[in-house]
Amino acid sequence: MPASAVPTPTLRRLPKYYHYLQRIHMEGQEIVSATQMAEDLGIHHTQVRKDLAATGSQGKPKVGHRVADLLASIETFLNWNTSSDACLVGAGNLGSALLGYSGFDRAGIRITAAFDAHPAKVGKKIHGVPVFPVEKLDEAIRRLHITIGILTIPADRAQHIAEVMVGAGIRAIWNFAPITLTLPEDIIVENVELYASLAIFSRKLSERAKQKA
Ligand SMILES: NC(=O)c1ccc[n+]([C@@H]2O[C@H](COP(=O)([O-])OP(=O)(O)OC[C@H]3O[C@@H](n4cnc5c(N)ncnc54)[C@H](O)[C@@H]3O)[C@@H](O)[C@H]2O)c1
Repeated sequence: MPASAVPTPTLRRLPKYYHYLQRIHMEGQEIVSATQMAEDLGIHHTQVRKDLAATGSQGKPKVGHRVADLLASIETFLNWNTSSDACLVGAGNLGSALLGYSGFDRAGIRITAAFDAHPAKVGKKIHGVPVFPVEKLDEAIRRLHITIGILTIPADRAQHIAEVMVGAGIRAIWNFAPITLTLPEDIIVENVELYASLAIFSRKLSERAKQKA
């Protein structure tokens, strides 16, 4: 099944399965059933079966899945077994934190260059990644054949920089700026919204407090 035909909630659950499978694999477990996964992860077993089927992984009835095979199926399905170069624009607080996180490599994204408008940032390396002047963005994307862009700049700068990225050949943007980007339909835009998660979290806290009062 192509990833586009798979419901987004399934795509969001797959990394959870992946990390769980990595853990039990490290512990030496070779076979896992959807039932065990469902119990351990607190997700309904029907849902787990559907999600795993979407990756094309075929377990054996009454036996389960080989953990190594499931890991490989999820990696292939999420395109985590290939590596693509990405550039990040906005080497500030959030951008620097992302540059310092080594886990994206495992998800097939290698941030090879960062760009910033501030002279104090340019010419430095942040967690080993060189920071170039943003004026060089277009040329660098073309020269290095970078296809993924990460936006960690203020919202009022994001549309312009996204357009520069797309004009230079970027096909997918991981957007952290709180703005809806208007870009050609064939460009993949994934918006990251920690605030949305925080809103749910805060609301739950306030409901819990009211229940206790
Ligand atoms: N999506 C989320 O969950 C989430 C969470 C935190 C922050 N954010 C957003 O991420 C963005 C960055 O936040 P921050 O706290 O890192 O801010 P910051 O001020 O620390 O960093 C912004 C960086 O962008 C650079 N910059 C500004 N304009 C630029 C341009 N035109 N070209 C290149 N670089 C430019 C600045 O010099 C600075 O280094 C903001 O839009 C913020 O709202 C999103």
